[in-house]
Amino acid sequence: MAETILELRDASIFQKENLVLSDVNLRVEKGEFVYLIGKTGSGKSSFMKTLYGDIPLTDGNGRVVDFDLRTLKEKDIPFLRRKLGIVFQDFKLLPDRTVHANFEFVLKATGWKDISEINHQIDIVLDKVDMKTKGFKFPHELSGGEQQRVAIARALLNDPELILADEPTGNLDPQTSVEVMKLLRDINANGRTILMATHDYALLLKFPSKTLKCDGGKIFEVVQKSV
Ligand SMILES: Nc1ncnc2c1ncn2[C@@H]1O[C@H](COP(=O)(O)OP(=O)(O)OP(=O)(O)O)[C@@H](O)[C@H]1O
Repeated sequence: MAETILELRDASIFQKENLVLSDVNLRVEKGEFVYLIGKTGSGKSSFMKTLYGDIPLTDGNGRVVDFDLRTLKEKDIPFLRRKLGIVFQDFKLLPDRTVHANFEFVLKATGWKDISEINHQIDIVLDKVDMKTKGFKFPHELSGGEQQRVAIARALLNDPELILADEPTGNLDPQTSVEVMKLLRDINANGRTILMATHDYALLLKFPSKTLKCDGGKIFEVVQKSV
């Protein structure tokens, strides 16, 4: 039987006291690649933030990997985030240090101690995104597409069960977007589950997959023809 990675039951998603999405019922199985689409302001980011513990789930039930979102405590959030890889539109690399130092920072913050193991893990993830020779560079010395590949490699550092990508191609040109998308599809083909919020309908058509839509305060699955 398929293993459920993410499940929400009768959940409501809030921004402060404002209800953004209600009656959220969905399940994502291990190995799926799922798009999350919807107009600006429809609640995609709020939904993602609820999944990684940035917005508390106060109404309904939710599980992400092994964590119950409803009973999640502040102290559990770092442990939840270790099981997730999060990729943002604006990369969020620390600008004052090299790619290698960015990764070292993440690994040390998540409990890694042995420096040779740290270096080995950094080599492995940079190799996966074809950036092994660029670890010494500062983020501003890389192109947007390279920065996003690095940010995806960073998301892989702790071998996550689920990758949450919030508009990962939002700042990239169409050709670079396709390259980043191919990389995410490869990572998915290797067994990682991916949930990707996007506005980019061209990518959806080029790489069809299960699609959820936020609209009118609800989330529902759409068949690609009606996207
Ligand atoms: N920090 C905040 N405080 C209060 N309301 C917020 C906050 N962030 C977003 N909202 C509101 O919550 C609703 C959903 O916003 P959200 O950012 O989740 O949408 P989105 O679909 O991700 O949009 P976009 O595609 O523009 O990123 C909007 O009405 C927005 O104004």
